[in-house]
Amino acid sequence: MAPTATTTTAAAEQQQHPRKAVGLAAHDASGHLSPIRIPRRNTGDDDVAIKVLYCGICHSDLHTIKNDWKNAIYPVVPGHEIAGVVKEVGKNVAGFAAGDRVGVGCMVNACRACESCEDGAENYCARVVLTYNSRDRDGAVTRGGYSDLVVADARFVVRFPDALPLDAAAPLLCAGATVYAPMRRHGLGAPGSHVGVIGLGGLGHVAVKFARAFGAAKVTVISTSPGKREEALERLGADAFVLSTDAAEMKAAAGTMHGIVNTASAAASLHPYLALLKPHGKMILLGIPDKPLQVSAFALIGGGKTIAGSCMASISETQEMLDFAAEHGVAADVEVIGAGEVNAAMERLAKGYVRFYSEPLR
Ligand SMILES: NC(=O)C1=CN([C@@H]2O[C@H](COP(=O)(O)OP(=O)(O)OC[C@H]3O[C@@H](n4cnc5c(N)ncnc54)[C@H](OP(=O)(O)O)[C@@H]3O)[C@@H](O)[C@H]2O)C=CC1
Ligand SMILES: O=C/C=C/c1ccc(O)c(O)c1
Ligand SMILES: [Zn+2]
Ligand SMILES: [Zn+2]
Repeated sequence: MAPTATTTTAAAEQQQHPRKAVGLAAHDASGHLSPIRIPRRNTGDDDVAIKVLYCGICHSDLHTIKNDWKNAIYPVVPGHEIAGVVKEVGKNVAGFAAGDRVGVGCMVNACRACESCEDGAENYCARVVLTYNSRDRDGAVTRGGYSDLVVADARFVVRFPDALPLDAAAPLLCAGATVYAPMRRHGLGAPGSHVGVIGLGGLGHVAVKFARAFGAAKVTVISTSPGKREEALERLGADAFVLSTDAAEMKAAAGTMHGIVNTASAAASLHPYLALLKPHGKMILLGIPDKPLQVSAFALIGGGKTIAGSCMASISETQEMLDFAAEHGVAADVEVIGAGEVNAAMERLAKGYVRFYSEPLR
């Protein structure tokens, strides 16, 4: 049934969503998160009610609560890397049962009738409903996983293999799926290839892990943070680290990469990075800065290079990614924190600090 993007009053939402949950919400572009009561729907016939145990922090959460993209519907309850256990399922749900280890990623609904939905690519549905900050079929604003309970249609719930620990697997639901799907689709990280990863953050560090698991001949991290060099080479096992602010390092890497995964969360000229590609090389653009990117024709025509955007992943790609990650020992590097530390974590995320450092990296 196609979602209808009608608005709903708070009273109507309370009536439609009588179940009481609690969580964290931002009420304005300061992005400060504070406790909030969240109305959730009762478990419908096709729904799964999930006790949330972990939720990853994605930079999209920060972009949204700070209104970087000018689309925030406050109060915003972020979180679309949701991991937990099933509390109950609706009577039509066959694939899940109470106690199952499950997750919800970036989407909770789609029109289910368009070409994309019929192709199993709900992430490209023009009427996709995002896990938070979106309007669902009942007109209510979706509220994400910085909460103790979520209720989602079973079609948008995935299963964690037993081999994946829920805390380290939660970020895979967005970061992992978002890099895995286009890397597979475009052959980035394939055996014998040299792949570059721009940005050693949530998406970037998982892209390095997947590239190594795919059998890439060489994985190069391209970073603005000199403090991440050791992290990239020693802990993540990248083969090379290029400091993008170092002209000599960038020149030495020019024309050497078959593909680049661009996860930069802030606007940066693409030209120096495109120069790293071999002829016919491909840049997968994932980062969503708040400002448009510019590229000159010569930067692409010279060398027959491609820039391809990619948006989240389909549910089937997400489940495939989780199964692959379990088989190949891929999980996110995480620092588990309590709800009371999330605002501090957001401040560190905004500065590009990764989990292993308390002091500035730059
Ligand atoms: N397309 C999609 O479907 C999705 C998009 N996203 C987007 O991807 C981006 C990354 O998300 P996430 O990994 O969680 O964010 P993180 O903040 O964890 O990582 C982003 C990294 O980008 C690098 N970076 C920041 N500013 C610049 C700059 N000016 N130039 C070059 N590199 C820069 C930094 O790496 P370093 O210090 O190494 O330079 C930083 O660690 C966000 O914009 C997010 O909204 C996320 C999920 C899905
Ligand atoms: O972190 C993932 C977010 C992806 C995203 C995709 C589409 C869209 O409209 C967004 O606001 C975010
Ligand atoms: Zn995300
Ligand atoms: Zn659709």
